[in-house]
Amino acid sequence: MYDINQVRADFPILSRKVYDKPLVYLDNAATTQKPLCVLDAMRDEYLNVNANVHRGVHYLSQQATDLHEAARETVRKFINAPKVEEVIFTRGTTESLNLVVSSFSDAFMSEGDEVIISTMEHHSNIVPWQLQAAKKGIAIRVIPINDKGEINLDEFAGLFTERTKIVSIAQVSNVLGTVNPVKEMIKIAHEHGVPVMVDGAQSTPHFAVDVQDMDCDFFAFSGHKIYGPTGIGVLYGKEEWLDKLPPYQGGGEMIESVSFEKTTFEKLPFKFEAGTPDYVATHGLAKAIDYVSALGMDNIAKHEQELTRYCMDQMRTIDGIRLFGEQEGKDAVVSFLVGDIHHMDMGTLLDRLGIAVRTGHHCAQPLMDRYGILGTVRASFALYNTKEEVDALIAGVKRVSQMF
Ligand SMILES: Cc1ncc(COP(=O)(O)O)c(CN[C@@H]2CONC2=O)c1O
Repeated sequence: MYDINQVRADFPILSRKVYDKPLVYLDNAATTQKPLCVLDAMRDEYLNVNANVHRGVHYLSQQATDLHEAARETVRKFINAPKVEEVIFTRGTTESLNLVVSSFSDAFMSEGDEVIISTMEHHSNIVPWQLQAAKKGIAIRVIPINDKGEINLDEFAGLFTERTKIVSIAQVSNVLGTVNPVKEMIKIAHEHGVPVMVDGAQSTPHFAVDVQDMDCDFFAFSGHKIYGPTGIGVLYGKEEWLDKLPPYQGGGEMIESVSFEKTTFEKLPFKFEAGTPDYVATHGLAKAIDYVSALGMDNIAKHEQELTRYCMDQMRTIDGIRLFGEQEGKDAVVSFLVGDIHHMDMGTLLDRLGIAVRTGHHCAQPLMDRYGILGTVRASFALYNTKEEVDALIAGVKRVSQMF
């Protein structure tokens, strides 16, 4: 286990006050805070190495390119991808998902073809499919979930038809904390000859991800959710699939040669990386990955699981509590309501106590519909949160509840 006090010292923002009260930051599913090593590395690159990457012949460009491509290798190793060419930098999970939805449906889907997603998906894994449905007439089939927020594998298997072309599924729900059995789901899909895209936005920060063990065909995550900078994300794709997909965006970097008669495209990963990449953010992401890897993903997972379990147990002592997502062993997210207190009221009053949570539909409105609610209050944990912060949350919720 790691020294929580030493870890918290790596994140100066955690010692600031809000409304003259100690900040209790529990909105990590939205974005995590950044350790000094990430911020220092990015500042140092702008100060001492800054140059555009890949085609410069001068020293700085080569140095910046070396950092950028070293970051790609760091990501490859972190998710255990077979080849560095299968690691594509994007702006985040949303762009990664949109890239596959757009290019895959262009190449392999026509009217009446089907995609399977789940009720618990984030809008970034719903709306892109709806845009394709409107454009190409594809059909979206939805895996139901039970009251505890879990997928039934038999119900999932029953959704496949001869028109099913792809499955796209969150590994972890950003509202429920449910950890989906993606490895088993992928096995079922592959028995139908159907590829699977996994939305790893809420799994990558919390436990070790192995894309080869999972055998997913595509995997997406965001840098800002794993203690890295905003504006950078990753799409992993099996080379066999990425080679078959048309480019997502056109421009510089992604071409081999351009003429008005004919244009040819770069090899992987550059075919999918149009324009100047955020080469400083990729460096920052690599430093964030180095940071969590040094702490140990298993240690982080154990710490967050203990916090989540403790929080759920304490929440159950609150009169009128309604918890959303009660899977045994769920991950790092606690969504709740208390009686008929509006989620915005609860969140606003907790904020005045220094406690930062998120309220609303969390970009998962179909999931809210499934539970017959408009929104929840969501606390989400990270490697630097403490049991004392959970106690502050529980005391805050009880104090606010007594105001109504
Ligand atoms: C499961 C899941 N998928 C995709 C995304 C999109 O990620 P980017 O915004 O980085 O592209 C999010 C963001 N999570 C939202 C963001 O704020 N609060 C949340 O729960 C998410 O939780």
